[in-house]
Amino acid sequence: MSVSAAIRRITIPQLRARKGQEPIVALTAYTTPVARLLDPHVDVLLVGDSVGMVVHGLDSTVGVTVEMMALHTAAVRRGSVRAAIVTDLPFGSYQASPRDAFAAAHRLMVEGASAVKLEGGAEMAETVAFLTARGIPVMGHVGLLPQSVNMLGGYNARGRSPEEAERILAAAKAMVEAGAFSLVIEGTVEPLARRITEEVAVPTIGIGASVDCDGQVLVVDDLLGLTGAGTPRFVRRYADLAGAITEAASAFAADVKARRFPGPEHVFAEKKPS
Ligand SMILES: Nc1nc(=O)c2c([nH]1)NC[C@@H]1CN(c3ccc(C(=O)N[C@@H](CCC(=O)O)C(=O)O)cc3)CN21
Ligand SMILES: CC(C)C(=O)C(=O)O
Ligand SMILES: [Mg+2]
Repeated sequence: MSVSAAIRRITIPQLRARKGQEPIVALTAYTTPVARLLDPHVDVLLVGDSVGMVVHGLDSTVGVTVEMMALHTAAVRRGSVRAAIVTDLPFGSYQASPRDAFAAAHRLMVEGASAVKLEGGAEMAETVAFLTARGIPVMGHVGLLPQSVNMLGGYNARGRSPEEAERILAAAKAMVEAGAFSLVIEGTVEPLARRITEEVAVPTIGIGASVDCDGQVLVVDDLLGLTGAGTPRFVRRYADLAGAITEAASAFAADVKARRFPGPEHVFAEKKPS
């Protein structure tokens, strides 16, 4: 028996075994302090390429680089002891070849990722098989694929036509067949997400998908009320940090202008009393 009761990080096989069990709780995280706060409450910290939009002010995730994902993965790793860390492979790092995908994924694993996530369907199956055969666990991402926004023209829900629903189901099955340990289902009509969840042997994690998925994920800034207009409809807001920040900044500004800050307790006397 081990001497210490050290907290062990959740493993990929443990996540895989959650199919049909207690729902998997996942949130995105991009920084050490937020990862530290979320870690006790979640099974997965997802270092999402949404970081480009949420933190760096990009219009889409298309401009996110491996370098950015590496820095945020390292930051999240430093703030967490328990959750599995899954990092998005960014656009351009995996589509051209399995070898590109391996190099990018390896870099992210070196920085502390437990697994990588990639968007796509049957066309990515070869890459998923290449990575998983070589020691890199892969989470698939099907449905609404934000990295393909330039092909799709927007972020509207997918799987409305029977043809598109069949294509997305086939994408999910191809990823799992190729070795994906879990699937994110994003922005699909609800019955499709339920059907995928029923028909694949690995846990599905929904975002704008279905309550019947094997877990749920949200972008943490959305849940905290930090993203304003344009926040997706599938978000439930659990806090109003935008309001809290606005109040704090305006109170600080008023105190500075009125010379109420700093107070006597915030400044250094010339000599300490003896
Ligand atoms: N803050 C944030 N939250 C996310 O969930 C998220 C990102 N950013 N960035 C990366 C992707 C992009 N995603 C998005 C972005 C926008 C919508 C959205 O606005 N959907 C509209 C419908 C849009 C339409 O019909 O064209 C909605 O009402 O939900 C959905 C998913 C999900 N991901
Ligand atoms: C929303 C999740 C699934 C994601 O891919 C991201 O945050 O980039
Ligand atoms: Mg993503």
